[in-house]
Amino acid sequence: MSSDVKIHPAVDNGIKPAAPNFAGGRLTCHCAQNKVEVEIGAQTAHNHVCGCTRCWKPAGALFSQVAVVSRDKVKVVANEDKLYIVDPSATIQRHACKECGVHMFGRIENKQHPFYGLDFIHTELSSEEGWAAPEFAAFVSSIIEAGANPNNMAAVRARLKELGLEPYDALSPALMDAISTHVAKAAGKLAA
Ligand SMILES: N[C@@H](CCC(=O)N[C@@H](CS)C(=O)NCC(=O)O)C(=O)O
Ligand SMILES: [Zn+2]
Ligand SMILES: [Zn+2]
Repeated sequence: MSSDVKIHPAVDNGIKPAAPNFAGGRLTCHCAQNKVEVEIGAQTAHNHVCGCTRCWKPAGALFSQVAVVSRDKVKVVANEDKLYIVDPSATIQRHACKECGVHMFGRIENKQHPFYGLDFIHTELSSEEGWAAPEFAAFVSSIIEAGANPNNMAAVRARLKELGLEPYDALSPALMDAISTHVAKAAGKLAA
């Protein structure tokens, strides 16, 4: 099951299943001391691997692993003063540790955005097991923008499929449809 193509440590040796009734856990940054800690009070949804250049990736990984959870279930419980917003002009404001660089959560402040109310988190920052498993691969072509070899893309997509992570170059069709439905309703093209 292992392969030369390293996608992300959470999937490279087989994907762990979610635990029934799993209700969250604590994310910690990579600092040796004074770690930023974020308490997540629910299971996540839409977990996936993302190849874009903006999502935080562990060292050596081609992809990030990222899931969403309601923003009211995300609470910084230690060393909040070490957090800064990586790019305040981005749709997703990624709150990262100034010292180790790990992104602790991403938040959308635009209330009109289809995903407003959901925060983006990397559940491998938690030692608990039972988080929702990744379901698909998003922004696959974008790994080239971070320096991946364009000639290796067939092998990367084959490995993703072998892991059961269908590769897409944007989000999954279900999420792309949800975004367009939201936009169509806002524009009056569909009944709200
Ligand atoms: N090709 C671009 C894609 C960036 C992108 O659109 N990322 C998606 C998936 S995370 C997104 O929704 N970004 C919004 C944001 O970063 O604020 C890159 O790799 O930088
Ligand atoms: Zn840190
Ligand atoms: Zn991304």
